[in-house]
Amino acid sequence: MKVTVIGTGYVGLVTGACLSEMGNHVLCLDIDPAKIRILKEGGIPIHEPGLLEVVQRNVQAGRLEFTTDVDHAVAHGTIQFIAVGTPPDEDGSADLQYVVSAARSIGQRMTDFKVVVDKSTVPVGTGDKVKAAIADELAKRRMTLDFAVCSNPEFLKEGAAVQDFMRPDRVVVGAEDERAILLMRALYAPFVRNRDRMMVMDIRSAEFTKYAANAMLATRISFMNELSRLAERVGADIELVRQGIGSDPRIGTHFLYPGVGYGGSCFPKDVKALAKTSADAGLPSRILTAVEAVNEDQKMVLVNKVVTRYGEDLSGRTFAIWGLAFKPNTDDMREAPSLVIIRALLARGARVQVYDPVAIDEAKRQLVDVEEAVNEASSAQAAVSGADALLIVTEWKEFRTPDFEHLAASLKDKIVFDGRNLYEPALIRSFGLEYHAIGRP
Ligand SMILES: NC(=O)c1ccc[n+]([C@@H]2O[C@H](COP(=O)([O-])OP(=O)(O)OC[C@H]3O[C@@H](n4cnc5c(N)ncnc54)[C@H](O)[C@@H]3O)[C@@H](O)[C@H]2O)c1
Ligand SMILES: O=c1ccn([C@@H]2O[C@H](COP(=O)(O)OP(=O)(O)O[C@H]3O[C@H](CO)[C@@H](O)[C@H](O)[C@H]3O)[C@@H](O)[C@H]2O)c(=O)[nH]1
Repeated sequence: MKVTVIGTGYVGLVTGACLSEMGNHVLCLDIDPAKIRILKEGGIPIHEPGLLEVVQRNVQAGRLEFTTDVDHAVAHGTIQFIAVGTPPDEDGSADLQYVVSAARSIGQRMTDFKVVVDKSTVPVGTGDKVKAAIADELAKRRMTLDFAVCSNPEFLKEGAAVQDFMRPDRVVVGAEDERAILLMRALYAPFVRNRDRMMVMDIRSAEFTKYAANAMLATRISFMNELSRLAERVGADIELVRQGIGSDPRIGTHFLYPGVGYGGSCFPKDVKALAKTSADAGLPSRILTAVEAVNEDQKMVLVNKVVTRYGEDLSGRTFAIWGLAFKPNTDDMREAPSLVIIRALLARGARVQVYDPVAIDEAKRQLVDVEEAVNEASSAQAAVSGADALLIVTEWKEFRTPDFEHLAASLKDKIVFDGRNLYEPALIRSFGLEYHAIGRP
């Protein structure tokens, strides 16, 4: 089938690449010429495992193309995906300007039947706004053309995006038009073979499902983070508690890891947006307000431990930081807790030596105003050299089994503050290191 994807970020590029892998002819559009230039030159503008190979294979096969030409993009696909950003507005609601503008571009140019599929995360009722925007543009052109609007929220995780798209737990499609449903079924059939995991529902329920999923996951994380503080207070080990509850299939093991707070481009903004929707509906959510508040506090948990150990004044001290991205296997720094941690240490007079396998360039861009206190290290080992103590912020695999002897020899105070509970306390302490983890004795 001919498919256009509007917006070539994390979601749009993965969607376009994976759809082309199944034989579709996909044209990806972006308004950012720098992104399209990188893609046309054979690269990809983000770090996402496995994505470059899929992109290159399908570009070579002539099934995947990139453009900044809106006319070309709208003319191309019968199915038009909208995968543009929906960043938070000042009041927490999702800013729909990019979605509506993409919808208008389609309405301004279409000459035949289109299925317009919203893949961006959008509040309930956005489908109606997309419909109205297209109808309005057609009316301005004095044209009556048939079109359908669908909601198809995306559930991929960064760092595992290709795998998540190729083998989805479910594909949610909000649609009312029979022809659109048939086309969406055909498009997704290769991804849900053997067990049909496509769920067709009304558009509002599909839009709502996306926020409900992210809010549920964020709630689990904040709940565990809150419990981890209580565990410390009462002398329990949250890691044993996590295993103890996760083994109950009604609870399950996923997303129970305490840490330095959730970050990324989705949970923070989506929890805020759902809270705003709730408040606007006259049903303010006490749970979501608490989820957010606990998360804000949690970003300071490592800094609080540092302050308890060293005092408020950290001048003259240097801390090594392992991991900057909001999670492993990505260079995405959006809402990364590392930024809060680094700024809080610097505000108390410290310097930092930071290492991340892929996110360093993006991190430097975000820390440009404090760059003189931020030293970039070329390896995990180099970061700890000459530092007083180490803070572990992101659980990259290469941090999981470090050379503890080297760590003990490199850190002046031999102290590790672990924001991801990577090590067995007894083991790391046996190397003479002082160890502070989250919710662990
Ligand atoms: N990143 C994720 O893991 C993820 C997962 C699921 C859902 N989502 C949702 O998907 C949406 C996109 O997220 P993302 O992380 O891919 O965003 P992104 O910022 O990485 O990419 C969005 C892209 O859209 C482009 N764009 C904006 N307006 C455009 C227009 N009119 N025409 C063409 N291109 C345009 C931008 O230049 C940008 O490249 C958001 O609503 C997000 O909440 C994201
Ligand atoms: O047990 C856990 C699991 C995650 N996190 C943190 O939660 C954040 C989000 O992690 P993750 O969900 O793995 O990454 P995202 O790429 O943000 O993916 C989420 O957000 C996407 C955008 O909406 C959705 O599509 C995905 O389903 C949803 O998992 C990160 O800061 C993690 O460190 C924890 O602290 N503890």
